[in-house]
Amino acid sequence: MSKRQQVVQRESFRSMTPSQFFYEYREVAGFGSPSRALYQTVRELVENALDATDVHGILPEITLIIEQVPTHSTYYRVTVEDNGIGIQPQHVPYAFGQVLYSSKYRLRQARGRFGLGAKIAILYGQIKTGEPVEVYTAPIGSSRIYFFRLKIDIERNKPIVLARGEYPNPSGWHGTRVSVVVEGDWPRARQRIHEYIRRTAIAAPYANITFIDPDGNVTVYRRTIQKLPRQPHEVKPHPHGVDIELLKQLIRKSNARTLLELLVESFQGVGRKTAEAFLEWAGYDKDLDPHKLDDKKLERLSRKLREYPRFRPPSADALSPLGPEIIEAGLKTILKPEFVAAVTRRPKAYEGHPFIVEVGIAYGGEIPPSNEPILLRYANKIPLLYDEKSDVAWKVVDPRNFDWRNYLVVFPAPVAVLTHIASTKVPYKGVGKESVADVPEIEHELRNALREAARRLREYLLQKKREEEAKKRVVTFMKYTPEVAKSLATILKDYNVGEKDVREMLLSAMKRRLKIEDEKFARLVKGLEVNIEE
Ligand SMILES: Nc1ncnc2c1ncn2[C@@H]1O[C@H](COP(=O)(O)OP(=O)(O)OP(=O)(O)O)[C@@H](O)[C@H]1O
Repeated sequence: MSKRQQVVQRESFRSMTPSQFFYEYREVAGFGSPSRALYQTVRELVENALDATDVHGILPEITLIIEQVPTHSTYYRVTVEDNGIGIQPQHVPYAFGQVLYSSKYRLRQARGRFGLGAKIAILYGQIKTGEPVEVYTAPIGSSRIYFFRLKIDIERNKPIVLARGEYPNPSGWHGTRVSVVVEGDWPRARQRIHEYIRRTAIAAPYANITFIDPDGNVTVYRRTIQKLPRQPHEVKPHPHGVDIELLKQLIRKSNARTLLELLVESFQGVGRKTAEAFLEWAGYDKDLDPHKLDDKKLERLSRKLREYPRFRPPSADALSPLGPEIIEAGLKTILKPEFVAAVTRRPKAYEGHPFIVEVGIAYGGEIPPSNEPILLRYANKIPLLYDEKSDVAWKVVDPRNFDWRNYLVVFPAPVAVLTHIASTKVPYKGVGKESVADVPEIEHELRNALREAARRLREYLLQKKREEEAKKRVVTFMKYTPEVAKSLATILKDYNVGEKDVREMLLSAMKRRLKIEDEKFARLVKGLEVNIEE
């Protein structure tokens, strides 16, 4: 053996903090290019602003300003202000300066989930432009407004507070104003960002949203409905969603001395009776001390919990669907269609996670005809713009999979479909939250919701067709009426019947025959040049 071969090959190892990881792989969070990064920054800040308002029962007032930094043509300051619940000052440095720090790691529907978004925008801004984030915030009822200027210590994943301040708050303002400077490409991101805000407004017609862009355009989406989606409430985990780690955490947190107590205390929808029935079914002693279970036993317990078929379905209390009224209002206001219908399905679950699917259809009016449906995808009220074709919602509405002709829609057609998946765990394909995986339960619900909404569209189109036919008949009738009336009046002149009388007789005969009441008749002849009174 040569001396060379004898040398032991040593790999060198090191660990990474979450901020180092996202510094190196920022594209997985949607920060791959300047145009995408600008779009993603807007998204993360606007979604936080909405989470701080509607989730807490506040009608949102959101202002987004994107300005070009005068000294650098590719640097943009993105500022988002909301009238939300604000942030307690002691949490601000971590909320904006420590990757994986969040108030949303709980079983309650929110747009945010990972504890990443704002931080990746700040981190991206800091490494590209060197600028820190600036935050002004006032929690509800606070007599002070708090100010922070900070950066992220990427190696240690810790905030570096550069400045902080406090100001009196005489007007009682509450909310947050966040401002970051990022490298961006406005000309390339322009269309997407405007579209993102427009779609946000569709799903939030209860919000006032003002957007001032770098070209100086001011776009205002005014609130058209005062109703907020129902507020989500935090719930305990469902037994079908457990694994060994979750069981360990629940046991660690609990003072329960028996398995029976643990189940009743830690899981949703499990009372004493259900817990006893489960323990008997799974062959456990109900007095077993859960703290004594080793990994092997926990593996069996978690499996049995997932398999037991008689637990109540997961609670939908944690969910906040939009509801048909809000969906219809949003579609009507922004798309200005001639017809809308929206469906909110009953709650269902996959792997112990509750979800609700909603579908809205808008047709005609100002919607331009296209060869396939215009798809507006939402997950937990977030508009999803990228990766449409790999999303489960596209799979469902795709004319190759859904027979639109059954519903009287023949492409090219002016039809838009809104899909919304509300869940405590949306199965996103990545942390950039752009597309949803095809979980069979979700796909099934989407298809049923689409069918239900499309049936309503079919009824409308049928009715419209009938009216068009009736209108054609009325037009033909009206065309010949004057001439016929004139001839008949000549024949009937000895009976003192004038032309106008004959016209009225003919008209009421036609209405009877075609079964058209006065109101409908007025609608049919509206805009026609014929006038029966002439
Ligand atoms: N405008 C705001 N108003 C109130 N709290 C906010 C606001 N912006 C951020 N926060 C707080 O900061 C935390 C971190 O925000 P961040 O965007 O980093 O992650 P997230 O929203 O929790 O999750 P995700 O990465 O999925 O967006 C939030 O959980 C929230 O508590």
